[in-house]
Parts: sequence; C-alpha cells; structure tokens
Amino acid sequence: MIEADRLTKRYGSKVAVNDLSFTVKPGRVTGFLGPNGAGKSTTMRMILGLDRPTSGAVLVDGRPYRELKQPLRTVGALIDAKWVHPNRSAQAHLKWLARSNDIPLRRVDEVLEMVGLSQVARRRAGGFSLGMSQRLGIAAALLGDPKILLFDEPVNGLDPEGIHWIRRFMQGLAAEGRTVLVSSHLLSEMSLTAEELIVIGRGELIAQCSTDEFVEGASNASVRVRSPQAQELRQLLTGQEFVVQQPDRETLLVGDAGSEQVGEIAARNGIVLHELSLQRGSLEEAFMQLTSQAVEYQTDFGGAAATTAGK
Ligand SMILES: Nc1ncnc2c1ncn2[C@@H]1O[C@H](COP(=O)(O)OP(=O)(O)OP(=O)(O)O)[C@@H](O)[C@H]1O
Repeated sequence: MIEADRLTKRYGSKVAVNDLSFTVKPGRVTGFLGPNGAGKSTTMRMILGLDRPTSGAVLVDGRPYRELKQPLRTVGALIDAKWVHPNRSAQAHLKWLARSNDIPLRRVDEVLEMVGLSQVARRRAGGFSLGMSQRLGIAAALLGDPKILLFDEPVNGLDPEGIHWIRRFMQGLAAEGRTVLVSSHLLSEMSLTAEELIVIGRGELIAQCSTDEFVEGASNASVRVRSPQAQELRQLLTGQEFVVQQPDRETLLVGDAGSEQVGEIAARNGIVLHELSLQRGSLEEAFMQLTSQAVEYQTDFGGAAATTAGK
C-alpha cells in the first residue's frame, strides 16, 4: 500500500505537487495519469525518498521510504531504463545491484528468466534495444521480490509488442497481490492496463476512481441513427431539446442521449430505423478536456493530438 497525505513539493516559487492525497492498494494495477508537467515524476520521486516533500507525507507499506530497513525488498521501481553502465552485461548489472543490497545472487537468474532476458544475460546492456532495456529495468525492480512496484512511463517509445508485454506483466504482478503504480500521460493505454486511476493536473488531484467510472464519466455518449425518415425523426428530436447533427441524408447523431430514448421516440411515431447505436467519445479527447485547465504549456495543435488516440 502507498498512502500520500497532503503531499506538497515546491521548487522555489514553482509548485510541482500541491496538497495531493491518494491511496494505492494492492492486488490491482493503479494508473497514475496526468499531462506532461503534472507532477507525476516528482510524486514518484517523493514516494521513493529521492525528493523530500515541502510538506505532507507519503508512506510506503506504512513507513516513509527512508525508514524502510531493506528498501529494495519492500519497493522496486523503474524510473529510468537507461540507468545502467553500457559496458556491463545485464547479468553483471543485476549482480552488482544484488550484492549492494544483500540479495542472494541466485535471484539474478530468476528475475532474468521472469522478464525473458536469460538468452542475452551476458551481452553488453549498452547494446540493448529500448524494449530490452525496459525489461532489464523491470528485472532490477523485481530483484528484492518487493510487494510494491512503481513504473514511471514504462511504455514510452515501445513498439506494440513491447507495450503488450509490459501491460500483461504488470497485470500479472498485481494478480500476485502486489501494489503496482504506473505513470503515463496516455489515457487510452492506461484504460487497457489499469483497474484504478489517480488523475492529476498541475500537481493537484483531479480524480481517484476505477478506470470504468472515469471512462464512463469522462466521455460523452451520443447515439447514431440511420433511418429513411431521418428528416422527420430529426424534427421530433429537436422538438424535445436534443442536439442533432445530420452528416448525410439518412444519418443523425444525437448528442447526450441514450439509445433507449431515441428508439422509443422513433417507435412512438412509427419511424423505421436501419441503425441505432451508442457512440462513445474518444477517451483521449475526454481526458484532455478534463485536464485541459491543468496543462502547463498549451499548444494550438492540441486538438489534432486529441483525435489520434481513442478506444
Ligand atoms: N528539480 C526541479 N526544479 C524546478 N522545477 C521542477 C523540478 N522538477 C520538476 N519541476 C517542475 O515541476 C513540475 C512537475 O514536473 P514532473 O516532472 O513531476 O511532471 P510529470 O507529470 O512527471 O511530467 P512529464 O510527464 O513531462 O515527465 C513541472 O512544471 C516541472 O517543470
């Protein structure tokens, strides 16, 4: 379990994290979401004792990180996958970490096996692809068999296969009863990976809820209808205050409506329907809307980015 209580971090006059409280529970993947500059990395660094809070506190397994007797056995983290001496082999890197943390050396081969790097264990880590480096970073996080795991933007720059592997791996760790916190700025990716979300913007909490709840609440539903009597139906719907768009002669898009409402109005008026389907808004679009006030550096082309992702 990770518990943040009114966590605040200031750098001079800059408030990076402001009065942030949340709880991360074991047994599920929790996504830590927010636009660039929202304060995710700063929060993760405070959880790991790498940065001291200006005020407030964060507890890992009931204690501040600095008070943990064997930190690597309690919490493992992937913060920077390239944090490895390029001339060292994967195995040598992990052995060095194990030795300096009093972890039995046999654990090195175990974690290499877990992340699928056994075959390349003796190769120079400097020659690893980004995906392999991420796996090595995850192996390092797992060395102490910790109950709590933190991953900072683990899928950044990975190909779809790498993303899929990390997603499944994190879900497997949570299924073993571990606490898994993973940061990302992509809602569509997190909605596939995490059961629970903590959403922040400008260092402040926007939401903590299940992913399903967030997605339901965030994206506006509309109803798509096709009918040979589209014009007639359009008049009936606008008469009842629905906002209706008509992309072509036979198609209507009814905003903020349920398919039951539209279907029943059509049935009562004897209107033939060829299609009646609920359309969910793009998740990324909804997420950007919700956090737009919280984006540090607005760009004019934010709208274009919003249309690229979605579920
Ligand atoms: N050492 C520092 N000194 C001054 N300001 C900092 C420092 N570290 C972070 N900040 C500022 O604090 C804010 C939060 O940064 P942080 O890196 O935690 O955000 P983030 O959500 O992880 O963003 P990203 O996804 O871009 O990494 C930003 O405005 C950043 O510029």
